[in-house]
Amino acid sequence: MFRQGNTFVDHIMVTVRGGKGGSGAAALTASLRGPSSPSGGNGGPGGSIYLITSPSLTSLATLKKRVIGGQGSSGSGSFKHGRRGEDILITVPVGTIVRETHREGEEERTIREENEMGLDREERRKRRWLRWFITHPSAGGEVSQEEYAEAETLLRKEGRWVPKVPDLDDPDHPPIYLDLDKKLDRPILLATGGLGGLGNPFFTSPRIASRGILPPNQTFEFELKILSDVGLVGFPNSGKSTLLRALTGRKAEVADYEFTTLNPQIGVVRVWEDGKWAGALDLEGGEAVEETWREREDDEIARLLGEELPSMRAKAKPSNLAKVDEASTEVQDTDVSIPRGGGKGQVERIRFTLSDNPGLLPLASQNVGLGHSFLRSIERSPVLVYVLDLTRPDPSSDLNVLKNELEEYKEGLSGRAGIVVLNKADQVDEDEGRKKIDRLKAAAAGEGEDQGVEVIPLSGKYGLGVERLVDTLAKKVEIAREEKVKDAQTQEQAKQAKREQARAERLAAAAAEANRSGSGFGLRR
Ligand SMILES: Nc1nc2c(ncn2[C@@H]2O[C@H](COP(=O)(O)OP(=O)(O)OP(=O)(O)O)[C@@H](O)[C@H]2O)c(=O)[nH]1
Ligand SMILES: [Mg+2]
Repeated sequence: MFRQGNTFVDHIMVTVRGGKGGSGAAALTASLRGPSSPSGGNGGPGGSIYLITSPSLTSLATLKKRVIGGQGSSGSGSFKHGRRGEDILITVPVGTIVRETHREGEEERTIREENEMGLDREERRKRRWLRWFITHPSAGGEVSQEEYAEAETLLRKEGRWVPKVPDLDDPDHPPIYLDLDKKLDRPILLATGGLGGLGNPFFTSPRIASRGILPPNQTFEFELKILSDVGLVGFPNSGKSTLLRALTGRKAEVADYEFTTLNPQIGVVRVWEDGKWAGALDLEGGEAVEETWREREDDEIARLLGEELPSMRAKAKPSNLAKVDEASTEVQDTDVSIPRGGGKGQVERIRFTLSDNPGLLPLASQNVGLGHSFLRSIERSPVLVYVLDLTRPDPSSDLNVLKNELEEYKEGLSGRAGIVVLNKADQVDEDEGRKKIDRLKAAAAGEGEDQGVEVIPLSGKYGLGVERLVDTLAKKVEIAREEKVKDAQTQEQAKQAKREQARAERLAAAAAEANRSGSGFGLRR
């Protein structure tokens, strides 16, 4: 379901246009007695463009850059109206934001071009009529200026003379902005198809019918924000993917080089009442989360030899684990084993999603490395976890760099991370580990808003100390969800208050009006 590889797209510009309406017909029905009478049908309207969400999509890769609604078909004789053009449905993942960035009517574009060509008023008028009207093939001779002018007046009266397409800065027609953070129950209209043209019966002159309307071009920016409860933030190679696998069992790409993860990955963590959690990877204590490529290679060789798959076999526990566990007061005894949840009769406490992200580099906020795409995807996770590599010389300065990057990208974002994971604790010896941990704790506890930051040393690879992380995450996610509900309630209350206020004002105004007019009956609800 969650794709790996290069098919992930989280940002794309799409130009959209509703289908053009079909032309009306300028048809005549011959009559034996009198002159022939106009009988042209109207053109069909153009197709519209709709938007729908799909929960199974996780990328914008399927979107086309240009989407045009189907053209309505033309009307024809004997009052036959044209068919409606085909509607187009754009399917996007939940979590997509859609912003209108450009809007231009076809008519405006033509007018602009004509201005550039330096055509005079009269010429432009003639060209416009040719654009707008069709004439009966047997009309014989040119349609007169008067006929055209009259037809134009009629269309204007009907409101069918394409009104000026409003600018994006027109306050009455602000740019479309959609935040699709929930599944849509029904499609949303993004762009309407053009009206069909009118047949000649509508016009005074039987020789004239109007063409269908060509709707404006609209450009939309589509941006996918991955919706996950928890986002992992760290430098490349700090072990984020390893941690995702340990918590969710998801086979995220893990390897000993930087930028292994190019796309955000999401896994589900299910936590039971007794603190155990379910990850499909049933690691025994000290069993390693291995590097994917090697695992695959080994499996491939084993398969060729007809052996048991190495990835299924338990791996040896490294000898220096005991030291680390002592080095950190948080990590329990050496006999730590990854609890496997999901036993029969177990009650699920919480289920949340965790996203692994591409490694962050200094200057990511200026779009260096995988910069912005990464920051965009973490922006929406209410809980963030800094993943630091304890084997690096100074994890506390690494933490500061990470924080600065988040803050540069969006103010206040760095404060969202209430958890600092010190990974690869199995690799450092006791003294070194303790020193780094203490320094980090001091640094993390220092600033006011960072109060309550939890520092958790662990080994994602060997599943040590992970239990405490799961518990902390579960608590933070619970709190974040409660706050979200509260926020929604506050917003709803504010809206309600506003509605009541508006109603009171309306009533007061009506009462004042009634007083003025001296009638007691003017008061209406
Ligand atoms: N010893 C030890 N190695 C670890 C631990 N966690 C991860 N590693 C190793 O560190 C390397 C990088 O791990 P990844 O999980 O791919 O790191 P990442 O942060 O996802 O890296 P990018 O995707 O490149 O940003 C791999 O070789 C892992 O096996 C750990 O707790 N202990
Ligand atoms: Mg990774």
